[in-house]
Amino acid sequence: MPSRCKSHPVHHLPNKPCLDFKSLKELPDSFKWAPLDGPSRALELESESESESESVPVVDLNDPNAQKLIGLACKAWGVFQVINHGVSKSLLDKIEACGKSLFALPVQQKLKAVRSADGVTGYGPARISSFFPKRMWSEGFTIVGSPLEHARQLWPNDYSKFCAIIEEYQNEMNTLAEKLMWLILGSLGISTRDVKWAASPTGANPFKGASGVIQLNSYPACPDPSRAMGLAAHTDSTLLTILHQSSTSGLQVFQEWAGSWVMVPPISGGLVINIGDLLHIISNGLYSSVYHRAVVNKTRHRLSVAYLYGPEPNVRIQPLPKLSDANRPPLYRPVTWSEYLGIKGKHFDKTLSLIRLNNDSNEDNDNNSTLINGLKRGVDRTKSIKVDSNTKILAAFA
Ligand SMILES: O=C(O)CCC(=O)C(=O)O
Ligand SMILES: [Fe+2]
Repeated sequence: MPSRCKSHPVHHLPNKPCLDFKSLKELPDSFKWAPLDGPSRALELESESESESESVPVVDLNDPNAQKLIGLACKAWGVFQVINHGVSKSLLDKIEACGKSLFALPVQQKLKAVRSADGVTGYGPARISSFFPKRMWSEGFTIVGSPLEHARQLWPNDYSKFCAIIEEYQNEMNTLAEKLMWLILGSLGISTRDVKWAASPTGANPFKGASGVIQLNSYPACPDPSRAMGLAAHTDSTLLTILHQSSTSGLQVFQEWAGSWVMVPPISGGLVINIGDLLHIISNGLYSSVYHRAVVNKTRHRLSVAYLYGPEPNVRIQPLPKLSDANRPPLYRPVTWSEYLGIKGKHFDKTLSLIRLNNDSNEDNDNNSTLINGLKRGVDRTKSIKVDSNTKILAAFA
């Protein structure tokens, strides 16, 4: 076991050494989950389709009805894909190539940029993995702000190209995230006037102080995908998440009304948009954050790049007054992003219910979906989630 690995017990629990996935010809017991429910593995043939289930909506941002279509998708799914979003295919290809070259480095090299025990950035297992008894078949790299320090550790002589691409990606994603935020809020009848903390006086930079974290995820080909988990079910602790997935499928979302997992097929040049917990709060539960997970594939490596977008860390997030009234009182108390992440780090799936205001009439109004509310209402999704007995519903920390 490499010595750096031993010194980071939080991310590499006892008897869980850092590893080279390629060297494993069989799935070790520590990676064996209960057989997955739903489409349990990425499709071996990309041409196959899950013809029986409905599919996640795809919205063309050039469509004059885009705002309305986004509203319908948010209400029904909490997730949609976008095309014609303004981010070039060549930039998506470049970030994917960056991710591939990073994860293809020898383990010893990647460990030079390992995430520290109390840190956020760098290389390591899925950020939620320390809360599960079983290990996930994935590795990740988290970037907050400049990646310079870690990039130097990974490629001492050749880090500037990586940094330039990351910077370009951050800028483009931020612009798209702002645009999506106003489209999503617009679909609820909310304008810049209604979100004072986000709108700057000039209107030039809506979502003042908002920023994003880049999460690169790598899912190596796996000897037994039916028993492995790439990334366990969770909701994101964000306003929204923009996900680029490579051409190999693996992302699944939980479809509440059907009580089943649905694969989100990669669209060349398309991006997946997830509603996160903070948008769930400010929409007063009208748009639910979506449970999602990643499954793995027997023959193909999969890569995804998540842009986890959140507000200025100390701004008060609360149900927008326009979306609350006597019939629909505010469902959640005010919370900052920092505070929310702190609670989620301790209480995981219970976070939304912990900040929920105690008001009986709220129960029927909430279009959500925490595991707890689902259990109370007997919503099928929880039954389906529970089938996978090793799965806890956890947050991805942004
Ligand atoms: O790889 C994926 O498809 C999902 C990634 C994800 O959910 C995350 O990074 O939060
Ligand atoms: Fe996620």
